[in-house]
Amino acid sequence: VENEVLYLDYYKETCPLAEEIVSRNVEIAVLKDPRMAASLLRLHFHDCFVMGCDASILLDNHGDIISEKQAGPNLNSVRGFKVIDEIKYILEEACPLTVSCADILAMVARDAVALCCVFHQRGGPRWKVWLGRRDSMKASLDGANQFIPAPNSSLETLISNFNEQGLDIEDLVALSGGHTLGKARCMSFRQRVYDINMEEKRDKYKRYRTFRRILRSICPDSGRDDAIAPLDFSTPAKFDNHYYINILEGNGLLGSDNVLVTEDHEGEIIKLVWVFAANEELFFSSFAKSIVKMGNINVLTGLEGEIRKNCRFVNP
Ligand code: HEM
Ligand SMILES: [Ca+2]
Repeated sequence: VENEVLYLDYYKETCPLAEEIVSRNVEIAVLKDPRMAASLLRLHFHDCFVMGCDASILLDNHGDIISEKQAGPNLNSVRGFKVIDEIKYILEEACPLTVSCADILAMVARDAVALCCVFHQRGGPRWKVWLGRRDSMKASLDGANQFIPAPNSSLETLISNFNEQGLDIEDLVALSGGHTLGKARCMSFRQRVYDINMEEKRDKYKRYRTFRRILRSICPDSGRDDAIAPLDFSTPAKFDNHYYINILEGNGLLGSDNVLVTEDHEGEIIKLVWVFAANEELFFSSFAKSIVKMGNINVLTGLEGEIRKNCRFVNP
């Protein structure tokens, strides 16, 4: 395997304990709060889709920096910043100004998926993390609002969101499987649960009726915006391919999950959904391949950017 700009074992000489420190701390965080596995995976995604995988999402408001944390898709939604702070703190003690925050996000996402559910069953897919990213010295609030896909997007919009990042249809379908873990707020899935188009399709999706009744009880047509429901209703705590089985049955939580089966793109999307629903190993290997590709988006290397001392602030 080759990578044009990043390396395996990048910290072998400069910070030999880096990988160990990260995985131990992810393990502890996930033991304390199982949902944290989902949240940490999502952080890497929300970082990479805005100016690339450069830890821009971790910056707080300060000086000229307007934090991406305030953007629509992130506000009151992204979690896990304290876990990243703790890991960074230990890494700074072990090897000052060496391990970038952007690399921490990439390692943490890998460990979160690998360790998410090993205590119950087996973990999720595993992949080798390429390293050597540097941290941005700016954030992009506008970018976060513009480039992170919305749950009410059409299939064509999702495809073009991913294309803008150099990701293709297979990446879109495989990475959407990240919704096998974690939760969404009522305000993210209300529109889909009260969508009349879905009613028309209810004959096609008989099992959707019960599902919809449950979701409506969690999420009334107004209020309770922050009530939460699992993205994968059938196996919420397990990284598996049930996400695809759910959407084939009309039981995806978000509009953006359901469009993978209700809208079509020359038959390609639905074909992939069926493949991943039928073959978990193939889903795992595609997920791994696509997340490595995602981790390469617009990375800063060489003399670009910096290695932040504190992931929340650019160095003084
Ligand atoms: C395809 C476009 C995508 C859309 C429209 C989308 C949208 C969303 C939304 C709306 C939520 C719930 C947020 C909330 O209500 O607080 C969510 C949660 C989540 N997303 Fe996505 N997402 C997409 C792709 C991805 C990808 C590529 C990944 C990772 C590989 C991912 C991983 C997650 C995870 C793990 C959660 C749960 C987080 C938690 O429980 O803290 N999503 N997503
Ligand atoms: Ca970024």
